[in-house]
Amino acid sequence: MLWKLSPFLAKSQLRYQSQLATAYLPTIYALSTAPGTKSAIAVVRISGTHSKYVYHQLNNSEKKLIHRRTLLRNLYGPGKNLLDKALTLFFDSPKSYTGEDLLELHIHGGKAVTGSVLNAIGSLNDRNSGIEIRYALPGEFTQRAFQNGKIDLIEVEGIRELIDAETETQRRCALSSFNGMNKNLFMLWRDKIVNNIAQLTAIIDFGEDTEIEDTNNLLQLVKHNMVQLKQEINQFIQKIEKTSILQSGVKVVLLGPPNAGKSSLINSISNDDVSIISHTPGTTRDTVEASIDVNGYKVTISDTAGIRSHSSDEIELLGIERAIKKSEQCDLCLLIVDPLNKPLINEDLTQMIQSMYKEGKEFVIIVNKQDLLTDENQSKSVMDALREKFGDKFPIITVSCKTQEGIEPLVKQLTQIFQRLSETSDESDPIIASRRVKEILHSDVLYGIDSFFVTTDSEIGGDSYDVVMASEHLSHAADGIGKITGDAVGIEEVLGVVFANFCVGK
Ligand SMILES: Nc1nc2c(ncn2[C@@H]2O[C@H](COP(=O)(O)OP(=O)(O)OP(=O)(O)O)[C@@H](O)[C@H]2O)c(=O)[nH]1
Repeated sequence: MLWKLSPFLAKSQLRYQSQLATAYLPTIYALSTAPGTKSAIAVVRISGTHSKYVYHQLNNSEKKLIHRRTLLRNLYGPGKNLLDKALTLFFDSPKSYTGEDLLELHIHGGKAVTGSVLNAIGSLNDRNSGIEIRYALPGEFTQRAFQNGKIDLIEVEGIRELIDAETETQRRCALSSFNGMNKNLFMLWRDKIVNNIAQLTAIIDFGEDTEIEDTNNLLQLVKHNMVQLKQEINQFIQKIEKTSILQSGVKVVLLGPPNAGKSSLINSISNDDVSIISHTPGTTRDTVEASIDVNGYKVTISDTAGIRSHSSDEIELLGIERAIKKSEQCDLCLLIVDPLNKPLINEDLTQMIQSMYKEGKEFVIIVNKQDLLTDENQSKSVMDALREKFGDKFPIITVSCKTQEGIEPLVKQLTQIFQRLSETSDESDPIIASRRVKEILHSDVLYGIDSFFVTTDSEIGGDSYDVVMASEHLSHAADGIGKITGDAVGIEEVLGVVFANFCVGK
């Protein structure tokens, strides 16, 4: 292929850029803000060797670009057609997000404007002259940043989580991952394994000149260290499994008779009405699922309309059965009661709650419509009736969805339960890890450590062949951590997984 570099590339730049891992890849461009929507501003990113060339062509000038200086410039298309007036921002390689020369065009966000600017950039592609420019693939800007050593895979996954974050806790999770909190821990583990491999190497190298007892002691020390490390890794996995509830959402089932105020409660405990992400009929005709944000926690709430009254109606009975199934899978049940209902809670519902309690299900009873209770005795007799049925097993909270009285304490109580379920707190940042990381921890790191145990358990006592094997197993574990961060061989196979869910322009 004939390869000619952009005429606007300075010699020193050329030298640096040619050292980049992505130096000989085409220059890429994409709309980095949401496509297909009308907005005041849209940002187009261009990254690669020909970014400056794109700028000079669109701007119809050869004026020098200055690193990190914003400039207001006219942008022209083919035929010197004025397209827009844009704020341009240039990042000199390597001090850019991708490590390459990177240009940002902050243009007006209309469909026609963005379309014409993107077309104009695309029209500059001229392979015969070695100026290869094409639209970016999903996640390609971040992939280049990774390839050029600007970020590691943990940060890449953190960026993806950050973009996808819908709630405050998800954002905090993503940021801690992005800030390298997990990475520091992984590197610490890797150092531990490598140090222990070094101890084993000493046995291999000097084993014959060493007393059998010393060799055994050394091996025992390495085993002891690995037992501790395995414990640490398992604790970490347990923690991320708990925290994964923040990503998938705490599963809450809302039980209660019709008209008790279930829908009103969903709106009252959501941060706002807009936070209802989806409100779609569930898989059964009598369950509705909504994804809401409760004080920064993602909550998937199922409204089970099935439990009405003692019924011989087949459909009603089916509804009860389904509600029970739904409740079995949930993390928390909210029972909402209308204090003016007679009976307060029907027999079917009471039985269901009793049996779920026995299975260790968490409940909160909410007595709604407090504004309708004018007499204090009324309120007391409702509480007494509930206590008589359930004792002190569950917290009972009185609210009025109409006046919002009691909603704040309820949200506080729910937050405490969510914190407990996800093992998070206000003080410490929650941690998350992707499915990929979890899999590697199991299939490479723990597997390597376990294989080390199998080898060393089979024969302790100076058989250097076994020690070599043991050391190999630990190397496998250390390589696993390299795979997680992206420093190890075999990285190509994981790139596809990591970048699969990225959007174009990121
Ligand atoms: N006075 C008063 N009315 C309320 C309160 N909460 C809800 N309501 C009213 O009670 C009625 C039923 O409320 P919803 O939130 O639709 O109850 P629901 O349990 O979802 O009803 P279904 O969908 O039929 O099961 C509506 O007219 C609400 O305005 C409250 O705290 N006080």
